Amino acid sequence: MQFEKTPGWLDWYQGPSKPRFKAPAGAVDAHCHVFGPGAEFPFAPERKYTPCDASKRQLTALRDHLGFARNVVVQATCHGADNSAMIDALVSSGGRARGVATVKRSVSDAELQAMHDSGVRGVRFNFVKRLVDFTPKDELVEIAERIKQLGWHVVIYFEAVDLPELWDFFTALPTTVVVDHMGRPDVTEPVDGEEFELFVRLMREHGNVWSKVSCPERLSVSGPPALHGEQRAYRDVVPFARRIVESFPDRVLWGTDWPHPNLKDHMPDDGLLVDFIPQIAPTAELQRKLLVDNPMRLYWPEEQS
Ligand SMILES: O=C(O)/C=C(\CC(=O)C(=O)O)C(=O)O
Repeated sequence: MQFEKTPGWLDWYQGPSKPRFKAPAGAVDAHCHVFGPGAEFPFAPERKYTPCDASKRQLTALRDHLGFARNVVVQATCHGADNSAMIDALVSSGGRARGVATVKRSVSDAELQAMHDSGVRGVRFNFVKRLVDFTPKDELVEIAERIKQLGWHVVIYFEAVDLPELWDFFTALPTTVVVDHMGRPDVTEPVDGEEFELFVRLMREHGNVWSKVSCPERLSVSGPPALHGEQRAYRDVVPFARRIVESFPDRVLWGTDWPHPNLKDHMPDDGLLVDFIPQIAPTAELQRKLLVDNPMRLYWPEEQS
């Protein structure tokens, strides 16, 4: 099938630089996606955007180029609840990729078990209105209870302004809960302002809540962008991510978010995104927890001694 990209779509950055920051051995890119290829894995009819292709082979090449060892592939909304492209990436990875799926209430136990056998370890609940139609909460609760039996976790994606309304639902989830991109704070607000304090409180009061300190390129207002060799990119995001890393060093994850769906302004050089890491995790110990210990505990617990 032939697909036409959403008008204004930015393709992922070709020829990323080699990062100056050397990731610790065994580092995990814990948030990335595959798109299609559309001819092999068609995009879902209910999608809100049509991306360029971004294949498992291209993802693996990026992983190696950046000096990472493993990936966590998160189901992108352009594939709806058809997880085939993501699962294909896991199955071909030789055990070096795990996944986060999108499922509906109609998923059977046998299908969940097959996903588990392929390397899926979580489901994603998306509350970003421009990306998905509303799924009733009772359906999500039912899914959470079922995937809990498999030892999976729930990944949640939402905008900071919606946290007060979603608080009761999130704090009642029975599994580990991983928040995408720090709950998308408005970084023009103070880092100790009311909005971000609520997010910090969510993590402080709920030991099962983790956060990805990813996507500065999505959150930044002032930049400068990770382009043209910039070593201090997205400075306005640094205090937010660094606060979370330093306050909750054992519950943070990092990911490239390649191939960066729906960016409107610029497409970052992924090598320079890796160079962003020491700004938010300034010590070797914090870097090891963020990039190795934490993702390994969540996604490859059987390899923990
Ligand atoms: O890649 C991300 O994490 C963020 C996305 C896209 C997304 O979540 C999806 O399509 O599933 C966004 O803000 O548009």
